[in-house]
Amino acid sequence: MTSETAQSGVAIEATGLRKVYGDLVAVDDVSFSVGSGEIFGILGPNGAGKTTILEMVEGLRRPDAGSCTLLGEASWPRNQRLLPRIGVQLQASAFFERLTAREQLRTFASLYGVGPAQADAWLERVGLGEKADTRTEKLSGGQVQRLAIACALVHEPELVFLDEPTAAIDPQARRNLWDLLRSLNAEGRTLVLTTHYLDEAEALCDRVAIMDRGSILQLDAPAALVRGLDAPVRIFVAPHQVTLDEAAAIEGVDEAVDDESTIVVSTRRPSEVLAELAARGALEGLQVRAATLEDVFLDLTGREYRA
Ligand SMILES: Nc1ncnc2c1ncn2[C@@H]1O[C@H](COP(=O)(O)OP(=O)(O)OP(=O)(O)O)[C@@H](O)[C@H]1O
Repeated sequence: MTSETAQSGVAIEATGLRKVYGDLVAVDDVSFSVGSGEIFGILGPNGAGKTTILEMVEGLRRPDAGSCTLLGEASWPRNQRLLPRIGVQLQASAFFERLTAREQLRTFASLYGVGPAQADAWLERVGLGEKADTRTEKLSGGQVQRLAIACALVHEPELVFLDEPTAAIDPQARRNLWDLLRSLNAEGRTLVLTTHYLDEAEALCDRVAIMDRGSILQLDAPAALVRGLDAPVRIFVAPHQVTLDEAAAIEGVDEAVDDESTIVVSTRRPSEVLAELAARGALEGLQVRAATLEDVFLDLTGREYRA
């Protein structure tokens, strides 16, 4: 990390970003800042404007209004001084054709003046050592994403942008990638990622901007967003464990409803209610569901979240 970044503590400062395509306002007056060392998520459904924001912030797309600084420097017009300090995950389509994973990464490394030994070390780091001689078109979705991440990291940037790094890969590969991203962050790198997965934002991001239709609706730590809802915990009691009237009468229950004989109890005092249900021997098959970012999105937009 440079002393300048460490001192300022601010990796990104985006102010009033706007992008219009014809009649469509793809990004509308978006402002946010990202602290050094954060994992910052931009979350929203398809078409919300996530990629457009990321490209303006990276200095790849010219904003119609607003501005952005990265590591204290303006990102537009394209700023050569920033290039060694930032990493941008490439889409698979940006790979060179017919190269093996090792050749691919060494080629990207050479563009930054990075030697083959460091490239090969990154291939190992992202878990692709055994695939070094495999051509990129033969890699699985998760392996392609790992290679794309290695290409973004091979020159050791302090600020890394990832556009939907876990899109279209299986759940186990996603979790492995989360571990990789966490380890990159643990070294002090700032990560900015877009995602349309609510659980990914919740599990990975220190703070998340929830977007819809070109605007940021809320921005905070995932747990703070959920807390801000003040939503009740819902307890699903299996059929025949208690009656609806019994459940409704338990101290601390806000509401009890019968949903096809499962009694759904809403409460803001879950430990007391659970203790009472335990005392009545009603725990078998019981499920507890706290609010999630999905509920936050529903609350903000009035619509169910559809990635
Ligand atoms: N070059 C372009 N010309 C016209 N419209 C565009 C262009 N790029 C993006 N758009 C539109 O702008 C809106 C925002 O697109 P953007 O790709 O930023 O969304 P996103 O949140 O990244 O979506 P996704 O998750 O599908 O990638 C969409 O309605 C999209 O169709």
